[in-house]
Parts: sequence; structure tokens; C-alpha cells
Amino acid sequence: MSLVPNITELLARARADLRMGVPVVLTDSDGAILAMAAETLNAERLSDLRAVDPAPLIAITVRRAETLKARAYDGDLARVEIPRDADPAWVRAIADPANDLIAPMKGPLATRRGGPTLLHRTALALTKAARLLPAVVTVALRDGTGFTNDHGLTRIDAMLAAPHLADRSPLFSVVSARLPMQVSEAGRVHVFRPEDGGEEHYAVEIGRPDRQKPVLARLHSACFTGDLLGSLKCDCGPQLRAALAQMGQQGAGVLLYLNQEGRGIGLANKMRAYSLQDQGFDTVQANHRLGFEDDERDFRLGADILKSMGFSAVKLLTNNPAKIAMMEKSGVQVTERVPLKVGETAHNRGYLATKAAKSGHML
Ligand SMILES: Nc1nc2c(ncn2[C@@H]2O[C@H](COP(=O)(O)OP(=O)(O)OP(=O)(O)O)[C@@H](O)[C@H]2O)c(=O)[nH]1
Ligand SMILES: [Zn+2]
Repeated sequence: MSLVPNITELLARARADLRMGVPVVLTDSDGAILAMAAETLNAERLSDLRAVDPAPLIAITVRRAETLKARAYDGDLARVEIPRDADPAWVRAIADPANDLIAPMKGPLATRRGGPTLLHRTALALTKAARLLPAVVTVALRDGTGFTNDHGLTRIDAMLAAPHLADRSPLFSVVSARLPMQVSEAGRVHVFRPEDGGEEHYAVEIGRPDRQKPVLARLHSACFTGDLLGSLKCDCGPQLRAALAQMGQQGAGVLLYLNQEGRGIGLANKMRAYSLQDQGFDTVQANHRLGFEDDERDFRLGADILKSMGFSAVKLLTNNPAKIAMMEKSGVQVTERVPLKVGETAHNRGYLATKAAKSGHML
């Protein structure tokens, strides 16, 4: 029945629900939980959750658990018990590192050990996909399907969701149109949209590159602060403009503008990371304290777009070896790396040094 939402459609709905502070039901063969994004919790919701189960948990990633010195018995995640007298501010402080230094959590935090964790892991993956802090408040449900129907909630089957959460969604081409630009009058913008209702990505084609030869290409990740505001904290804006200028000079190239703001954590979380950087943490430490990995991007998207445009080999403008490796792995040959070193400032020197030291960037 095509009018019943499929798993892809239900996942899109679940991401929207979580962003709105609406809980979602997750089920598998072991049972069911109700989960909501910790950063959206308020007093009314917390007391409603306690009415369902007096012992709610907050699931966090092992990165966040390390910062909080909470024992993670579940590998990549930890389930922290929410004490009976804890208020929403206590729960949000587990999720959000903003006040870690001025008001450290008074431990030790009790963490759950044993029992199934697939549902908690699925809920965490959903909050990351929704660009929220990776922390979910959960309660156990006795009858997941009944609870879903009684409350008009979205229910996700974790086994069905797993392959979708682990992989990128296929992209389809929506439209392309001519765009005369300063660097080249022969510009064209292509818009690609994922089937899962996620962020669109763009390809800016300069000239009419020969599909049989390696094309000068750049995989650019969105950076609102650098690309648009002229931020001095990173080198994104100058890199974007230098890449386009080089393509204009050579008369051919493809710049992929991937909407993976903040290395895939979203602008709100990137600004949380900037706030932590003002407290003295570097770009990688800040991501970890928030509960993220160093880099949450999926560069296979870039290879998908290039291949769908008919390119199979690139001369890649980058200093990031991970981009080269992922291209090759995804079937786009990198015949040459073209260094892209522009925009170093007094403010971003430390940031660039951290990327070289911790993320393997070539100087
Ligand atoms: N989380 C986080 N993201 C940042 C920070 N500074 C910049 N970014 C993001 O990092 C990404 C930079 O992407 P790219 O320009 O592709 O940079 P790169 O991975 O260093 O690779 P090359 O520039 O190709 O060498 C953008 O999405 C920015 O929004 C930061 O301190 N924290
Ligand atoms: Zn930037």
C-alpha cells in the first residue's frame, strides 16, 4: 500500500518530531522504548515520561561519557540513570557541555549495564541525523505498538532503520540552470536532493568539462560563518573563492557544495563547539565534548554526485587525505591532488595546526 509511509518516510518524520521535542517510539524484537532529544526536554515532558516509567535513562555517546567520566558499558554509548530528584536542567547538562567547566556534574553518574541497546543506539543516530545534540532521554515501554497508536506517535522499527541510518540516501537531480558568475560566465548550478528528505547538495559546473578526462574538482563543505560572514576562525571562505577562481582561469571545473555544515554536525552544534573553543578546547576536543566524532561527514556523497554527472576521475583541490581516500574507495579516481592553501590568519593558525596534527591534513 503506497499510502502507508515506508521506513524512509517514517525516519524523516522521526527526525522532525525529535527536533520539535516530540518523543518517538522505537521497537525491535526485544521490546520498545520511548525516546526524545535531551536538549528539548522540559519539566512537563519529564514528569510525563516518569509517569510511564519511574526510571528514565539518558543515552549519550561514549565521547560525551568520557568527558563526564561516566562508565560506558555499551561500547559506543552509555545509558546514564536519571535520579528521581533530577530536573530538566540536570538532564540537559548531561547532554550539553556548555557549563561543564563552571558547573561540573557531581558524580559519580550511575550507568546501566547489560540488556539490549540497539534501540538506544538507533535513537542516538536519529538525533545526530536531526542535527541535535547526541543525547536522548528514554523510558521502557511494555507495548510499543499500543503506545504508538494511543498517543499518535511515530514508531520506528530499529531493524528496518539500521541500514538507512548507516548509509547515505540516494540523491536525484532536481534541476540545473545557467549561472553567469564573476569567475566564469559559463557557470551552471545543479541541485541534488536525497530521497530521505535530508539536506540538498549542489554542484557548480564551470565551463563544459570533458567527461573523458580528469576534471578539476573541489568538495566543499558548507560553512556559513566562513563562506558568508568572512569568519577569521577557519579558511573556508578563501578556499571556496580560490577554488572557483582556479576553475574560472582554467575554463573548466566542478565545485560540489555539500550541505554538511560544521563537518556534519549542523550550525547550532558548530556554534556550541565554537563556544567551547573560547573555553580553551581545540576543534577536535570541542566535537568530542559535545558527543561527536572529529568529523561526521560522508564524502561518498561527493563521489555519488560526480559519477551521476558523468565524471570518473578528478584532480582534487584539497589538503585532506580523507577526502582522497573516500573518493578512490567510492570509485572516483584521484589522478592528482591540487593543494589549496589560502586564508591563513592569526585567528585560524591554531585551528589549521590542529587539523594537521590530529586529522592528518597536509600542510
Ligand atoms: N565542528 C566544527 N566544524 C568546523 C569548525 N571549523 C570549521 N568547520 C567546518 O569544517 C568544514 C570545513 O570543510 P572543508 O573546507 O571541506 O575542509 P577540510 O576537511 O579541512 O578539507 P580541505 O579544505 O579540502 O583540505 C565546514 O563544514 C566547516 O563548517 C570547527 O571548529 N568545528
Ligand atoms: Zn569554515
